[in-house]
Amino acid sequence: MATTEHKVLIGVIGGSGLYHLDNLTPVETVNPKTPWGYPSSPLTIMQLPSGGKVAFLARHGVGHQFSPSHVPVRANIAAFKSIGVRVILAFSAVGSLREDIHPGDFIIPDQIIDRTKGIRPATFFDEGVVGHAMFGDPFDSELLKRVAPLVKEALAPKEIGNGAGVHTGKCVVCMEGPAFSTRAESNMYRLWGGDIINMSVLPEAKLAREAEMSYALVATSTDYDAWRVSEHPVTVEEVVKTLHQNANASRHVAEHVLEVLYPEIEAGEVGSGFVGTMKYSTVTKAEYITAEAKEKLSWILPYYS
Ligand SMILES: CSC[C@H]1O[C@H](OP(=O)(O)O)[C@H](O)[C@@H]1O
Ligand SMILES: Nc1ncnc2[nH]cnc12
Repeated sequence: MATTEHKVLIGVIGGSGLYHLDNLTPVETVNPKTPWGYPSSPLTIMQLPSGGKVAFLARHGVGHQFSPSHVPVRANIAAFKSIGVRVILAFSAVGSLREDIHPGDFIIPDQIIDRTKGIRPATFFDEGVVGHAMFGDPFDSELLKRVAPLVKEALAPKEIGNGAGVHTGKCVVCMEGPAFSTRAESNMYRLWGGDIINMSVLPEAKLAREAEMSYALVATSTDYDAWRVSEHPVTVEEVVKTLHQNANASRHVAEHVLEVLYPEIEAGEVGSGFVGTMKYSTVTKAEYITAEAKEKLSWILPYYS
């Protein structure tokens, strides 16, 4: 198990273009070796202006060396859980599938359509213990209700938000990648009800649920994907350009949301709604659960230790 003397309640996952939170003060770095390997990057424990501690992790590695299909997501979630993290705030660059979601806008989605291809390890319950997590609402709805107004507040000053819109109640499509979608796929996702698209929210959100953690995605729109007939389809150049313009706003959003949420999480008002839920989602009879499975699961669920 990883150890730190600090009480760390929130984990922040930085996506493409957000490889550090240099507006906060780093106090320690931990790099736990979990039963699923090392996380994508060491966890940097950062101090908020009011004193609370959060842990930051770069999803694709600090040098962006892990493609979305090869991010060690189980290790990332287990590493956070092992140092006491209860709530994950994950940032992501997304394509827009809707005219009114402009590049530069922020989106806090509440639904997911899975278009990954089954090549990513997507569960902690694959060997020794069988469990079926409830996932109808893939994000923590209570957390979303708190995060959305805080994102709006953070972006309200013109010099920070630069007029960026904030959207809620949207559906994110998670595709496999790494190549972007064809125009036909992009149009199909629109017909399905997708509003934004990325390559990262799964299995992250699912594994957080299995680890009984609260998870929300703060997405930044970087492009219009491939569906707009009048425009060329998305390129990585376009994504990176918008991300650079937005990195400052994202750091501000992170700081504001974390500052306000920290005491609420500490008081148990937010972020503890999933604690204990996997007990009722596990179907394996106790006498069939192997010692090895228990040992592994003790990283994410204390009642297996
Ligand atoms: C760099 S374009 C595609 C890449 O960007 C998004 O990354 P993240 O979610 O980590 O911000 C998307 O999911 C893809 O992985
Ligand atoms: N158009 C797009 N498709 C998938 N992931 C993305 N990340 C940013 N833009 C994207």
